[in-house]
Amino acid sequence: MNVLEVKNLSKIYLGKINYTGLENIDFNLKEGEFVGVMGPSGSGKTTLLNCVSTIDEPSTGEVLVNGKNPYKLKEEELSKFRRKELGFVFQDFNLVHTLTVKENIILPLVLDSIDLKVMEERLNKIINLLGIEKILNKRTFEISGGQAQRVALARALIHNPPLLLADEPTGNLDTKAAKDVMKIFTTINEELTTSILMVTHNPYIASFCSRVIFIKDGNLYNEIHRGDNKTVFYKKIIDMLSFLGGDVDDI
Ligand SMILES: Nc1ncnc2c1ncn2[C@@H]1O[C@H](COP(=O)(O)OP(=O)(O)OP(=O)(O)O)[C@@H](O)[C@H]1O
Repeated sequence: MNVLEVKNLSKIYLGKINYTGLENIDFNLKEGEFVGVMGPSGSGKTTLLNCVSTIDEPSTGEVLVNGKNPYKLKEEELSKFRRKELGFVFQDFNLVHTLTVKENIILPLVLDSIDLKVMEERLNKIINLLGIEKILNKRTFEISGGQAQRVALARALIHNPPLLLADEPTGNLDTKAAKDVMKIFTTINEELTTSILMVTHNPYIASFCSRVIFIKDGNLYNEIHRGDNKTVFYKKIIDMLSFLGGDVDDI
């Protein structure tokens, strides 16, 4: 079953001169898949994620999450849809600094007036899975970047959404913390069967995915499947990025 269907999606930014950010993008994400989105800087990766995450409306085409088109929902239904169907994590964690770690994680449940007992059950499940039991009462400035991203993940997953969207989730982390966070992504993908769509510049990070799609100049260019060998997959990703071009820094 497809958790996400992107059909013939285009995004045109209107201005003095209109700019086509994405053109006729078509792809599906099956339940349980972990898909990376890569491409040179300015190719349209964040635009695609924004269209899927309902941050930015497509100019034409459709986005279906579990068969539902969020852009056809009314304001109130859309807020509920975002909370129930989608989880988001970003490069800069987006935690609320006046709240503790625990308060940050349960925030989406508080907004939905969920029963306290259910809240505790869900909290315990997710903190155990992510290994953040010991930092629950800390403030956000008292934890490391890797821990902050785990907290952001816990908050994104507390509703158990079928689809997690991640924009450069390891962009602000050192190599060790980035690797640990990617192992957690793999655990989430396997144990909660959460499907994941993740934008990254980093071929090593992308090698944790089951499939990587490549965008060039707003068009879907190619895709590579991981198969059994992660090292071969990693090399194929690097080859594809070299072929697509862009600055060395992008790769
Ligand atoms: N709000 C906007 N108005 C006009 N043009 C935009 C807007 N947002 C993005 N663009 C343009 O659309 C193109 C794609 O941008 P996008 O941010 O999706 O690229 P990206 O692949 O995520 O880049 P990067 O890897 O550098 O983050 C870029 O040329 C960008 O300048």
